Amino acid sequence: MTQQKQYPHHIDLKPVMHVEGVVRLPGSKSISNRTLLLAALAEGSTTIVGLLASDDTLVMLGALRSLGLAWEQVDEHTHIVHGGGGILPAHEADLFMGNAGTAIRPLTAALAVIGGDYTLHGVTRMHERPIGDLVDALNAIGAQIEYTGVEGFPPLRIRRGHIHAQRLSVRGNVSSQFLTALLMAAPLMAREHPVTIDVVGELISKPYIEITLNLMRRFGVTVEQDGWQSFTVQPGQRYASPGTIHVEGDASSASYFLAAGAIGGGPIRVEGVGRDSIQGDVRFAEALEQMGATITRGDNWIEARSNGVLKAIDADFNHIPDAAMTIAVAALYADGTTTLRNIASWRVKETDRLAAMATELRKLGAVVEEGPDYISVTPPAGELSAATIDTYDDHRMAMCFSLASLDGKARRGNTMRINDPKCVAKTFPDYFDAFAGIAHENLI
Ligand SMILES: O=C(O)C1=C[C@@H](OP(=O)(O)O)[C@@H](O)[C@H](O)C1
Ligand SMILES: C=C(OP(=O)(O)O)C(=O)O
Repeated sequence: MTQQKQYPHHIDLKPVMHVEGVVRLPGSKSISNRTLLLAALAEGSTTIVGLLASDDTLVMLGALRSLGLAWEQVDEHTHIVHGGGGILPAHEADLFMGNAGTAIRPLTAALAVIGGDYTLHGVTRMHERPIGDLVDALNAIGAQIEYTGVEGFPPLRIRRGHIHAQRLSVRGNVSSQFLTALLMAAPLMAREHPVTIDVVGELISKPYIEITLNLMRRFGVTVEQDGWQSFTVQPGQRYASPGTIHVEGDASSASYFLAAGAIGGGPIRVEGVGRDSIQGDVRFAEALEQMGATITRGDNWIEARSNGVLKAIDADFNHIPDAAMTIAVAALYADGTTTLRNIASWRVKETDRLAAMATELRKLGAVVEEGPDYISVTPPAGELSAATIDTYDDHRMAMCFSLASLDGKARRGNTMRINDPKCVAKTFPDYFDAFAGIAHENLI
């Protein structure tokens, strides 16, 4: 959907013997879309510096405009959002959400609580991604949300309800974005009484909740937290513009380059995230350390370099489900079987990522065991096989499989093909240019 970049139907990557360089990361998707919505709900105007320019943020920007909330881009790096103070000027709107979970889930909660007549829909895959836990939680407190397609999934029709919320509950084991959505909408409900959100069952992807709470705080709303079980917003708190917000670089996007450094020599430095990041995915670097890579960190950068063959690991990746995909491909360069556990959420993301990952790693000659919530990857004894990798309209499939062109495993002469590389537009439209910049002349 992003118009900036024309990609061919496939990209061929020659084996790369060495990687080295510095990559300036695009803005964080998670921070960008949260900041846009909070700025739109706040009183006052917010200047956002370093917003991600990609399909996922375009759908949020488009939705805000359709809702009558004004914003403008003042230069390449700077947007100004004029907040509506909790009011939506457009009482009716039809909103295209692409495949952006960070847009549809938080918007569903905000629109249902504020009220109006809205439809939300997306690409085919969006209509297969669950939203029932969020809709149930909202309808239980008086929202009026209907499914216009299959029950439990978008598209949705939202009508004005009568919200009476003091305590609500939401399941946490399918997506943390449902809790994020309710948290961001909670100050709009907590006009006279405190509002408490209880999490039912295990909460997955916890660090994303920390991003939510951090950004809500910057917009003037504090949430009282009782572990990961319940969250309370006291009445009378309203979102107020903090003036200017700087968006960090995307820590999930950093994972491809850090892994490249760990596999292909390095050093590779990513700029835009570091020790001070609020994104849980910076902990991806710890997994690379466990695999034997050398990682150095500054306030706003991280650097990775290889120490020879990576060590296989067996670890829980529930806290970093997106960056974990990069470990599954890095496992091709490890000295044994690497197992990634507690990643059932992979099945309901851009594609069924457990199935897609297993299928494509096998094409390269790996032995893969795929379970309901885990994947084990044993690299082939010799070289990786030449392969054409399918990407399933999943940006992360395209980005992490570019690493299979690195020649850390004495692979010789096998070009690998990545089909439909344009899917990277979801979060990183210039990904293959950035990759070519560290891999030098590998694109043919
Ligand atoms: O809140 C967020 O910004 C996100 C939460 C995670 O989703 P789940 O909570 O569904 O695992 C993650 O996979 C997604 O890319 C972004
Ligand atoms: C799961 C992802 O996206 P979404 O925000 O649409 O859930 C992702 O970016 O890997």
